Amino acid sequence: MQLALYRYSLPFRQPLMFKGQRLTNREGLLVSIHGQWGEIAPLPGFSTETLEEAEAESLACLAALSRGETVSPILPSVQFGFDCAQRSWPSNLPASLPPYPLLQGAPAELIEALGESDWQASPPSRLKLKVARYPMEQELALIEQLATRLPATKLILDANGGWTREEAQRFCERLPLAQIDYLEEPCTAFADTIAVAEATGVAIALDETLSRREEWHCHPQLKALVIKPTLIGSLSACEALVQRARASDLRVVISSSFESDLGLGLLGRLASEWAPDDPPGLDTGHWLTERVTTETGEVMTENVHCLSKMESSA
Ligand SMILES: O=C(O)CCC(=O)C1=CC=C[C@@H](O)[C@@H]1C(=O)O
Ligand SMILES: [Mg+2]
Repeated sequence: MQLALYRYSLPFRQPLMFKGQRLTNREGLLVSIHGQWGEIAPLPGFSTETLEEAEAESLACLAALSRGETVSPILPSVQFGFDCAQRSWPSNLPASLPPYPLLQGAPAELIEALGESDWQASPPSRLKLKVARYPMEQELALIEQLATRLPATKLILDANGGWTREEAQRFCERLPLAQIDYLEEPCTAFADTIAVAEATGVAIALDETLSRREEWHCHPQLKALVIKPTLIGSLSACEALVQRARASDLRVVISSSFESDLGLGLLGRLASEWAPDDPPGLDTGHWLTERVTTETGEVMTENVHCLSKMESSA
């Protein structure tokens, strides 16, 4: 039985910013355990581990598996990859719902693109927009355009903790609240996020709070948990969050960390299992110009670089 680790580097369609870091390529690892795949791709700016650290731990884990040992990786991205590659996946999962579209870019360019899109003819039920990146007036003008031109579409906003409590409050006071599905992480501290929700009436979702494993509690304006398995790590930790969400009547949105098409496929399967009724946050693949798998799901070994191949005695 074979164990293998591959590395990929896929160009972004245009450079993307991740918490102040400009990336031109998405780099990550693919692990294969007895023919089953997992993806290990720490996201700069969001993951606490580097790709080099993830690679070193992955190689050590594969060596342990080849000796017939069981492994318990520590780094979240490695936990996710090894868990996926060793999981007993349900065989009859339905396809996940199509992801809601993710808008990213300068407000003026997005307003222009909106005029050219066919969304007015067939509006998406939800649409996500990054905020707290450009001047507030420009972002509010874009939201007003979206709300007016797509009245049947609910908007998901994501501030990535980029505002102070006061800034978030000023922004949220001017939102067309009836059209806002929820706002992800307006402030870094959970207490500030809840204070903004209470002062303005905006509905909230948690994302980074979950991957940083910070304390949080339920609140009437907390609507959803955005679960990013690559950042949270083990599938059992993700499942515990899904259970907590179900018990508290919160929606679950399975979201990507800009993985390759292989990782997005795995996340789609988890989304159909854990959140069958909520469109997932997996509309990130179109930012990549290349794939690691064929349309039928085979890994294209010419698009990845083999780091290690081992035989397992088990
Ligand atoms: O959640 C989604 O709809 C797509 C993924 C996404 O928005 C993100 C992925 C990774 C980092 C950020 O850029 C962003 C987020 O914070 O949610
Ligand atoms: Mg987010």
